[in-house]
Amino acid sequence: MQYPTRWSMVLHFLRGSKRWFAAAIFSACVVSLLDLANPKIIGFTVDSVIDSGSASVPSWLSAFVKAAGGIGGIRRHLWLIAVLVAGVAAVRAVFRYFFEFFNTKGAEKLVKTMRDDLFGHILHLPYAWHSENATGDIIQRCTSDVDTVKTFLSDQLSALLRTLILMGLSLFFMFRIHVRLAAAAAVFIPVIVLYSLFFHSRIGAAFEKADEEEGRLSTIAQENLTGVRVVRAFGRELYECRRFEEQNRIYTGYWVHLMKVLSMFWTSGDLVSYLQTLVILVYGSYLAASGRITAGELIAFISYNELLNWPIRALGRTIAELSKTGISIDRLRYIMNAEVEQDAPDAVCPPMNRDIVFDHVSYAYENGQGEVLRDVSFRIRGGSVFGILGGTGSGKSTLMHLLDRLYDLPEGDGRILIGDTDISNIQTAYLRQHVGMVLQEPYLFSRTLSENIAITQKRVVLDEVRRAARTASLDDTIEHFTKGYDTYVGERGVTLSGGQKQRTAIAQMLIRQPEIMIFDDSLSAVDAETDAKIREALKKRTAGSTVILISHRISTLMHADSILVLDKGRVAAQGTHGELLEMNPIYRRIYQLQMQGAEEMQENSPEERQPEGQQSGNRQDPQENDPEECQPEGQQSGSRQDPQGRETVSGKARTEQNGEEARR
Ligand SMILES: Nc1ncnc2c1ncn2[C@@H]1O[C@H](COP(=O)(O)OP(=O)(O)OP(=O)(O)O)[C@@H](O)[C@H]1O
Repeated sequence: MQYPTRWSMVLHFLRGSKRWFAAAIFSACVVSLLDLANPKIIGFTVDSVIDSGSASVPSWLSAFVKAAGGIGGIRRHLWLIAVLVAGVAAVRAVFRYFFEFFNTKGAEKLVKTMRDDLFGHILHLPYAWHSENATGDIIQRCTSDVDTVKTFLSDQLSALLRTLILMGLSLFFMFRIHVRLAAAAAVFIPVIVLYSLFFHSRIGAAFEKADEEEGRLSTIAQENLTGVRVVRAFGRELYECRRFEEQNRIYTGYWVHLMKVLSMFWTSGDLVSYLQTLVILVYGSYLAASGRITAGELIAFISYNELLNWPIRALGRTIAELSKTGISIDRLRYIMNAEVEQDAPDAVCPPMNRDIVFDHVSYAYENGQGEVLRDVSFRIRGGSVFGILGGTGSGKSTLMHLLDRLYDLPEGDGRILIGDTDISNIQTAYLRQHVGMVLQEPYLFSRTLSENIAITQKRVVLDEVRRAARTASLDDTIEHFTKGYDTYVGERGVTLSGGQKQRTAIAQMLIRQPEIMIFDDSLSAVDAETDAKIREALKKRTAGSTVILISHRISTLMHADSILVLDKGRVAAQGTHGELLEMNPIYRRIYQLQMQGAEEMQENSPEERQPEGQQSGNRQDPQENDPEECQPEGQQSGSRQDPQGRETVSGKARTEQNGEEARR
């Protein structure tokens, strides 16, 4: 839904709170009418005491005066007037209470609707939108700007109506008392409105800058709080403090500027208002002294002028607040007008255990430095284990983000198919439900371990959680925690190590057993032994699923059915480990470097100094350590089913066979 104007969005937000605000406005009107009654009562009383002949009884008071025995009765029993004034004040207090009650109800309902709408909308915005917008700024819009809009609608809107009523009726009574005196008072109204309008745009511009800078300040605070580990680890406290102080200085500067503009606005308002009171006092006293109005009328007139004065000032305030609110509404409209992810009307839910095809895919991030993927084409067999190897920044994760539709492939830049279906025609929720991704830096919520593992489930079933944790080699670790699966992991999983977080994320994915599982360098933080153990356990749990492994380690990928080598966004080669060793110099070189590195590490380890035959991790070739290596194909435990349900050789076995060929 799009909001072409500010009002269209405000009306949408007001949907649940309109009746509360209507009741509040009604109460405010009653209060205003009662405010206008007292000057009349006091004016009449003064005149009847000083000179009963000049006292004119207001029509709505005539019944009361008659019951009190006429003007003479009022003069003898002045306490009756006191009772009347107290009565009016009591009714006013009741309606004032109603006003506060209804207004607060409306305001709280409004703010709840706004926050719910914003949060729901933000969660449905594309991932690309989130990468382009700073989290701190979004939070600032959802808190500070929401508050500005709420304050305006709850305080200023009812005040505006009250103002108009008070102004209209005050002027009406004032003109009835003395036309010229009333005209002298009214002449100041356009002056105040004009200078308010003059300040309107200036206040708006100053507030916009201050608000933007507040957003930047929030972003710095939010980044530093979430990245506190990095800040500490790199001793960046002082640098970050300076950065915050600098931004705080800029923000304070803009805020001080805004306050200056507002002070000028208020001071000039005060000046005009005092000037008007002075004119009324001088001219009114002259009229009273010359007998053209009575003393009671002068008192009533001055009281009405007070009532008029306040709303005029309030009108100026409302105009000033309007400028700020307009900016805040625009900032919220920026969020609410951003397009949420939407499926094509004919989007489908096809079987997902089919071949995945990248067909001439090219991609450049909107805010990036040119093409990240260039004409990439390859096929991942459904139900197979597929490895992707490539240097940092070669586009491996981008491929997976495109497959999960975190970023959409623009038209004409190739296609990604699952089976025969272009993923742009697959329902997004369905696609993501069936594509599980474990990231290198997984995000955990500040909940318990079991809740994190079962995050995609409606309720936590501990047996399933334990099974997934066992496969991810996490159960032993968890058993050592005092609270076991009920251990609270802190914000972003801060109480866990990198490897523990990665394994929690693996368990998180295993529990829902998606048909396509992506491990994006997700074992980088665990040691080689645990890596091998997890991969072994995963083989059983991932059978039937298409598994995509992304890694810099060839030892992680070498058992895959097929490996893609990506180089600077282009496909450099594809094949099994054996084929690549034989045919691809880049792959061979990486393999040799990694093997050499592993051997050097072993030489430097204390174990290495033992006699050869006693070495526990004696490595000649990674494949030679595997007991499955020499088994005939049909007996290999890692056998899996292809999408059509046929038993196939496990990726690992096939790769090892190819590795064997390569060695030959
Ligand atoms: N959201 C983004 N906006 C702009 N550019 C991006 C974004 N994400 C990644 N890039 C750029 O795209 C390129 C490929 O990034 P990608 O994360 O796909 O590489 P990778 O092969 O997975 O790297 P690594 O192995 O280091 O994780 C990099 O140059 C990176 O700077």
